[in-house]
Parts: sequence; C-alpha cells; structure tokens
Amino acid sequence: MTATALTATDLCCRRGDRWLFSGLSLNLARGEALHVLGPNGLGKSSLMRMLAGLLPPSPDPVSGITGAIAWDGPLALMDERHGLDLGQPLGAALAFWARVDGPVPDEAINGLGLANLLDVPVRYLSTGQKKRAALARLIGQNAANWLLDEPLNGLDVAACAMVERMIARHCAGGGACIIASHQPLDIPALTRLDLAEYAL
Ligand SMILES: Nc1ncnc2c1ncn2[C@@H]1O[C@H](COP(=O)(O)OP(=O)(O)OP(=O)(O)O)[C@@H](O)[C@H]1O
Repeated sequence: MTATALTATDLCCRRGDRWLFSGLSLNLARGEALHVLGPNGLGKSSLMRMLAGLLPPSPDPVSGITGAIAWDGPLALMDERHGLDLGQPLGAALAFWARVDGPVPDEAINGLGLANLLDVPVRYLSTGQKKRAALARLIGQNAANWLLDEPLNGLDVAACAMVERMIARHCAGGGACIIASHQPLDIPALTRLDLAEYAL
C-alpha cells in the first residue's frame, strides 16, 4: 500500500469579503506530484498557504464545516517570499538558514549555479538568481513534503528543466510535492487539480 503524505478534507477559503473555493478534499501519496492550476486570483497561493499551515481553513458558508489538513512528515513552502536577508551576501544569508534548517549541500549550490554568487548581496541578485537561492533554501530544509508556489517564475529554460528534474528526483526518492504554477510542467506521473472546479 502507498503511504499517504497529505490528507486534506473539506477545505474552504475566504479572504477578506471574498469567498474563493470550498469543498476541496485531496490526498497525496508519497512519490506523488500534484500540479494546482487555475486563473489569476482564484486562490492557488491561498491554498498553498493553507496547506502550509499559515492560513486557517474557513468554515464552509453552507455546511459550517471547517476542513482539516494532516501531513505525514515535515513540509517546506517555497513562494515569492524567499526569506533571505537582502542586506547580506548570499553565502551569509544562506548560512543563517543553514543554522536553522541544515546545510545546503555543495552539490546543490553548484547545480543551482550559485557558487559564484555567494559574495553578492541578496538585493543585487536577479529575479532568477533569487529564485535559485530560494530553491537552495528549500533543499536545505530537507523536508519530505514540498509546497512550491510558482517555482518556475523568473527562471530560464535550462533552470526550469532543472527544477522539473529536482521535483521528479524528490518524488522518486519518496517525497511528495504540490506545485502551483501557470506554466506547463514536464514531470513523470504528474496529477492535476483545477481549482476552478471548487470556485465559489
Ligand atoms: N491577505 C489577504 N487579504 C484579503 N484578500 C487577499 C489576501 N491575500 C490574497 N487575497 C485575495 O485572494 C484572492 C486569491 O489570491 P491568491 O494569491 O491566492 O490567488 P492565485 O490563484 O494564487 O493568483 P495568481 O494566479 O494571480 O497568483 C485574490 O483576489 C487576492 O486579492
């Protein structure tokens, strides 16, 4: 039997006065990657934050039921908030998180093309370089479960392919991954969730 990574039931999301989605239940098995799709403003990032435990599920407006989320194992969220100190050189900014999460292996630093950027202040990094740095942080967290919000934004073609391979390797190694992205993803056995089906 395949081990479960995530069980989420009856998720409903309201932000401010706006109801976004309801009745969303999903199961994710170890080794599985799920692509969350949907038009701008539908609630993909909100769902990712909810799954990360940063936004509580809202009570359903009809049934009053408040959904639940259960993960097996630690999770890591990567979104546009890279959490790296803009005033520090990249190496020092990553070293801060290494003391919290664990070190980023040299292999990952090299593979992400960051080795020559470690003395560059984070604020000077390009969009794609900051995204690569965020991916390094993700790897350093060594979490079984990944939540990736628009992981390909700002990356060049080769880096997009590298991230797809990273996700495939992570899942092949028993990890699980949910990816919110407007971009097509070339990842083996990827399943899809169209958030529009749950829109309110
Ligand atoms: N903190 C907040 N307070 C109130 N409304 C919010 C808040 N954050 C987001 N929203 C609203 O929730 C809706 C969904 O936003 P969200 O970022 O989850 O959408 P998305 O599907 O990820 O969009 P995109 O594809 O553009 O990234 C938007 O209408 C947004 O304005």
